[in-house]
Amino acid sequence: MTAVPHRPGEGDERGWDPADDGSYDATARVVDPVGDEGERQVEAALRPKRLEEFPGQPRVRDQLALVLEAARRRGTPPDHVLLSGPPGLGKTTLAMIVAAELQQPIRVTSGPAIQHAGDLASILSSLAEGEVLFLDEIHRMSRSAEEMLYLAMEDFRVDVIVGKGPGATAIPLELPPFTVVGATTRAGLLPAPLRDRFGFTGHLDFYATDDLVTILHRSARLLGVEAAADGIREIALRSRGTPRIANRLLRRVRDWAQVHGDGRVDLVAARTALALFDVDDRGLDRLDRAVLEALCRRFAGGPVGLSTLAVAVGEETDTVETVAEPFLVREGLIVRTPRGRAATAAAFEHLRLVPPAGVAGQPVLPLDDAGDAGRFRG
Ligand SMILES: Nc1ncnc2c1ncn2[C@@H]1O[C@H](COP(=O)(O)OP(=O)(O)OP(=O)(O)O)[C@@H](O)[C@H]1O
Repeated sequence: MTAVPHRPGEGDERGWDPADDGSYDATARVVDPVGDEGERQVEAALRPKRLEEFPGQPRVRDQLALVLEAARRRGTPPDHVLLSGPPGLGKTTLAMIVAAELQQPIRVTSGPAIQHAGDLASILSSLAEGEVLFLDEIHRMSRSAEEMLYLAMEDFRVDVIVGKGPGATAIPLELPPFTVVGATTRAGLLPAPLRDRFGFTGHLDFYATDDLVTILHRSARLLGVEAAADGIREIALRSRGTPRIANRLLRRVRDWAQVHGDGRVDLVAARTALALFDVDDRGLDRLDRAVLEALCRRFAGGPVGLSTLAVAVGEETDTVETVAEPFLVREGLIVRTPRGRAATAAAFEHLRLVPPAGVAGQPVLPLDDAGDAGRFRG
């Protein structure tokens, strides 16, 4: 049996490139944790506005509540806040909440938008006292902007350079106290001096199913969709621990229920709609399953080198490594070994196959940070 799942021309909603070249369009996956432009508005409508309505992440939430309340009582801006964690877990939402709790306006920008120190200087010099500056993807700021930011965060001052060459002079400009909320998916890429300027760091983890259930019930209410508990739980189980994916799957199930059902999100609607979108009962999509199928069927569980595996599923090595592998490793379905990727007994079980002898004993290596990807590349 071939593990290559190409079915070109099936339309982008299924995660496949309609351009008919048979390649997998990772950005069009219904289980993509990274949001796209078109989702912004609906996402904004679904964001919790206050800390008390923010389900999940109990540690970060309680710690943040304390930091903000103490600042409120002192009447000073809180320490700068760094939020790290994978995409779609609520970093932007929490940044908005910080501003709302402090009853302060929020200025939103991102690392890639600040390529020159001058870009940052103009933002910083226009901040009002107490204002929150949200810097998304802060690890992608230019080095010169980073250096300006250290000083601004620590001393509330920027040095404006006037003139050029040997005659250039730095004129210090005092800033009113403000709060930076930085967000990053790659905390490890932040230079230590920048990381050290954040008095509070919160790391967001994948959500438990019960928290996703709470989030989904709230989203269904806001979308005006009637939802049964079994339908909501089914969606939560397939959402890969990520609220953004949960909300997206809910919208697809709602679509199905409106077109083919009675408009109600229940178990039948959830199962049928998510089967249509190729999201299985554990949240794996077609690419994920193709990788597992290849590993288990063609290579008897492996280990097999990443590039060989990629050829077997007809994908770029990078797509397999960055799109499919992190979730499969996190789920304990595949492991990285020094000799390549190997399927675990759980992978065989998921595909309803009998594992060959010895598979259950595969060493389970810890999930590497994305920055470590490729260490065991075959
Ligand atoms: N705890 C939560 N409760 C309810 N909804 C949530 C929660 N966390 C995230 N969401 C929802 O998930 C979507 C994505 O959240 P958000 O934009 O805050 O994620 P993010 O971590 O900033 O993602 P990225 O790293 O891609 O910017 C939003 O619609 C938001 O409403």
